[in-house]
Amino acid sequence: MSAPDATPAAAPEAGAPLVVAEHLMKTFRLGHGEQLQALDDVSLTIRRGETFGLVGESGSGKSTVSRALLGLLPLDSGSVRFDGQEVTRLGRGEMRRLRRRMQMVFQDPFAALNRRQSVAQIVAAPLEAHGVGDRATRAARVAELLDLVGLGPAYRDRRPREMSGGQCQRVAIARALALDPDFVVLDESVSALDVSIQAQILNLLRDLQRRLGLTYLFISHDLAVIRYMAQTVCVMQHGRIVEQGSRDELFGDPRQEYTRGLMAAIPSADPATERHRRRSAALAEGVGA
Ligand SMILES: Nc1ncnc2c1ncn2[C@@H]1O[C@H](COP(=O)(O)OP(=O)(O)OP(=O)(O)O)[C@@H](O)[C@H]1O
Repeated sequence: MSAPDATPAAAPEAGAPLVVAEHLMKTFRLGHGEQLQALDDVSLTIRRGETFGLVGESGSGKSTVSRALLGLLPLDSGSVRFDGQEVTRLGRGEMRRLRRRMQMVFQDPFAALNRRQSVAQIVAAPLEAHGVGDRATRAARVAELLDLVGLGPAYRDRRPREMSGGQCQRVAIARALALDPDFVVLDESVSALDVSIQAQILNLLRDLQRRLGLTYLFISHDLAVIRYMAQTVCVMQHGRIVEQGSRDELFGDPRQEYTRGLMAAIPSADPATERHRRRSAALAEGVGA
């Protein structure tokens, strides 16, 4: 893979561990007595303030890892600690309190937003669900959040169908930030967007991380994007971690054949060469924007 032209995110000062997963095992039963080992001894540490990139081909277990870290998936065995708390043993009330601190942004912003609701209703929904503030406080918070993601007050009353994919993804990000989380899982969050819009959203995410001290788990099959965003990178294959390390180690000297294959595959996959070149140019253009 050729290096993106854009400047990768600077490594933040190594923070304390925020999410620590140890020896995660998960089997799905597929029927007819068949089983799928979706997670096979997965261990990782995500440090406060960093972007932890998770890459791997489709079906390698990336989303399963994220669901496990968020306490959304019963595991066969293993431990997940979030800020020192064992997630796998929390009761409903404790889990609910912890969930405020962990949020997700998905791939398809149209599918993730309720089409019948206005932007203000969508962004206020987590505040209402957790009983935060009164109507006026929530309205003020919504205004603040829209401003944070670069959408002015004019967007308050719009519906998802009246907005572009990039604008919808900004709304999804505002909603994810409503409860002031520490940890945000970005699962292919820019994959559905045009290349130039991807760059804008990636730069917004980097800016928000700096301003709010967020920690990201950034899942993508796109290594150019991972290289731009992540300081630590973890490569998965068939439910196992095959390689993990700092971005510079991993991109500078990938140890595993599989990782080298993933890197080689990006520029050569038609029409990825052109997309990749355009993305790199767009990222470069977007830096500092
Ligand atoms: N609820 C489930 N029941 C059965 N199998 C599942 C379930 N969830 C995931 N799997 C399987 O587990 C494996 C890992 O899936 P996962 O979604 O974590 O992969 P992924 O790396 O995120 O893939 P993609 O990039 O396509 O989203 C896949 O083979 C998938 O089909």
